[in-house]
Amino acid sequence: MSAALEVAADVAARDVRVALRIEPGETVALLGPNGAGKSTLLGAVAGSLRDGASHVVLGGRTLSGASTWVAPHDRGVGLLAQDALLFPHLDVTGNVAFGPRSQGLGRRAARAAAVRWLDRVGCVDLADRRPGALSGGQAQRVAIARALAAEPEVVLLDEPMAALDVDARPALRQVLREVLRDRTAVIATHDVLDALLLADRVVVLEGGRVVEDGPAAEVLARPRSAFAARVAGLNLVGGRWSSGVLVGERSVSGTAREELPEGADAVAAFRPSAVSVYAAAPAGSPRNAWPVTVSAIEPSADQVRVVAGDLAALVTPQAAAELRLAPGSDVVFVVKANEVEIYPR
Ligand SMILES: Nc1ncnc2c1ncn2[C@@H]1O[C@H](COP(=O)(O)OP(=O)(O)OP(=O)(O)O)[C@@H](O)[C@H]1O
Repeated sequence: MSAALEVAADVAARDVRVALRIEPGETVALLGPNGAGKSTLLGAVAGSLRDGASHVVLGGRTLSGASTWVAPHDRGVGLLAQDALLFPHLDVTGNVAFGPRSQGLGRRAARAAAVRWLDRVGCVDLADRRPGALSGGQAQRVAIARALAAEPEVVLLDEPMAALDVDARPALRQVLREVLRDRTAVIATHDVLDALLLADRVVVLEGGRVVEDGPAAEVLARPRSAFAARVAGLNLVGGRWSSGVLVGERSVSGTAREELPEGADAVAAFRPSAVSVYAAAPAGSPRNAWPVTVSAIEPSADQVRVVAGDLAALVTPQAAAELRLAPGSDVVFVVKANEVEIYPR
C-alpha cells in the first residue's frame, strides 16, 4: 500500500515551516543538521506532535487540519524510531502481529502475517524470542516488520540506523532497501549512504526550512546548501556572479557550465583534494589563493584533512608535517580555477 503524502508543517514555536508533497511509492531522505526540523516534520505527520497549525493529507484523507485531527494509531502511518521500542512482554511474533491484530485480524491470520514479515526481514528464526534477547540490529529488523505488518500507507523512519554499530548498518540498510521499494517513505538521516541507497529524492532542511529538494545524485553532485555540501564531501562558497568571478566573502574563479546572469546568486563547489596548502601565496597561474587560519587537523583515510572554518583541504601526512600544520597556523589554500564548478544557488 502506498499513497501520496502532502504535508505543510507549521510549528511557529519551533520556527519550522516546511511544505512537501511525496508521490505514491516515493522514498524521500530528509537531511539536515541538528535542530533543522526533521523530527518536527515527522511528528506532524505521525500525529505525535500536535502543536502549531500543520496540514497533513495522506492518500486524499486529511489527517491534520484546521478542524481535523486523526489520532496517531488511525493515521495509516508507520513510524520507526532510532530505538526499536518493541513491547518487552511480547515475543517477536507477538510484536509483529500486534498491528494486524489491532486492525481486527484473527489470531491465526495475524500470526501468519507476522511470520511473512519476519521472513522478509530475515528474522523468522527469532520468532519466539523476547525483545530483551535481541541484538540492536535484530531488534530494528523486527521493528521494521512490526511497522510494515500494519500495512501503513506511509512509513516514517527517524534515523533508524543511528543507535546501531557501524558494522550492523549495511545489513539493515539492505533490508530497508528491499522493503521500502515502491513504498511512500520519509527517512530522516545524517548518513549520505542512506540518501544514496534508499532514497529517490533528497530534501535538505536548515533552520526549519527546505533549502534543497531534488534527486539524490543531483543534490549531492551539485549541493547548494552548506549541509548538503558537507554530506557530499565538497567545499562550498557562496557569492554573486560579477564579471566572470564569484564575489562574496572570498572571490572565486571557476568554471560555470551554464550561463549566469550578472549579479546572480551562485555557489562554487570543489573537492578538498583539489585544494593545495602553501605557507605563502604562490606567484602566477590562474588560481584561487585564500589566506586562512587552520582550525582543525583530522585524519582522513591515508590523508590529512586540514580544516579552516568552512573550507577543507586534503593533503598527505608528509605535506602536513613539512608545513608544520596545527590549529592556529596561518596558511594559504590554493585551488586551480578548472577544479571549481560554479552554478546558480
Ligand atoms: N520538545 C520540544 N519543545 C520545543 N522545541 C523543540 C522541541 N523539540 C525540538 N524543538 C526545537 O525545534 C526545532 C527543530 O528540532 P527538531 O528536533 O525537529 O530537529 P531535527 O532536525 O530532528 O534535529 P536532530 O537531528 O537533532 O534530531 C529546534 O529548534 C529544536 O530546538
